[in-house]
Amino acid sequence: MASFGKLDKDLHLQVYENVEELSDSLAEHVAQLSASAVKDRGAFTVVLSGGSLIKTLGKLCEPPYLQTVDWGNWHVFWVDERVVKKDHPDSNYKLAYDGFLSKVPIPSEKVYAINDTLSAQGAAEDYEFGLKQLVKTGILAMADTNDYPRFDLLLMGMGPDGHCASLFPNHPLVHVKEKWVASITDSPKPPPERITFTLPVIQAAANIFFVANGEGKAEMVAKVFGEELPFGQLPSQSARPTNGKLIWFADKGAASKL
Ligand SMILES: O=C(O)[C@H](O)[C@@H](O)[C@H](O)[C@H](O)COP(=O)(O)O
Repeated sequence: MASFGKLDKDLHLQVYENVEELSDSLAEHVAQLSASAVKDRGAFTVVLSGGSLIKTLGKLCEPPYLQTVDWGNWHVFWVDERVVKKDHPDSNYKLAYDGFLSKVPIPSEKVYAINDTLSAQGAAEDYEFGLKQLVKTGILAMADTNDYPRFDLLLMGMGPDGHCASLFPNHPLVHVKEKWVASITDSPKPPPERITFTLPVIQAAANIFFVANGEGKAEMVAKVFGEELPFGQLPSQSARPTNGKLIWFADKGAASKL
């Protein structure tokens, strides 16, 4: 697994006065990546998380982005999903639909939710199969140097324990390399059954934007930018592109222990 050394704050961290300013900047960065991906490849493959991230995407649903972003070429995925029905309150799809996707004109066939009739393992295998079909049709790119897909953008949140996606500190899932999408049935954060991208898929991304808001995240943000820990011990630190760009968007509270 690639070792990167200590994360450089000057290169990878942007601190904002408040969530409002953070959301403005996030929207602008996402819109710019969308424009360049659509120009280069005719598609923008963007991956969402659950949690508080969705709220911070709100500015994209407003002018000017509502009109200027080429929503018709977006392809939307989930870095992790809870294995529940799509209309269940725990569903990351539902969270994203209610807070973001229902407000922008992305064609519904380009929104790739999990199959909510399957078991965790079945849903993970099915999602990976679906990704492989999108590679065949040229919508999803592959990394140049390995056999993992290369998404244009991963939008990630971090839990107060340092987890990201459904990759929890020191859980055996952090070492899975042979799959793109894995299942977990003992998630420490409820609900227990989930599917998640594996770390090598996350590391193959062209861009990762992490969003951290509030003092509750401060200790972990400081750890992420502190000493380099063994791979998988702090998934939010290990989750960085091997050949891509990483930006942490933090408000003052989340950056207060740096
Ligand atoms: O399904 C999930 O649980 C999420 O995808 C999860 O990985 C989330 O991104 C983090 O837990 C951060 O969530 P908060 O930003 O709400 O703390």
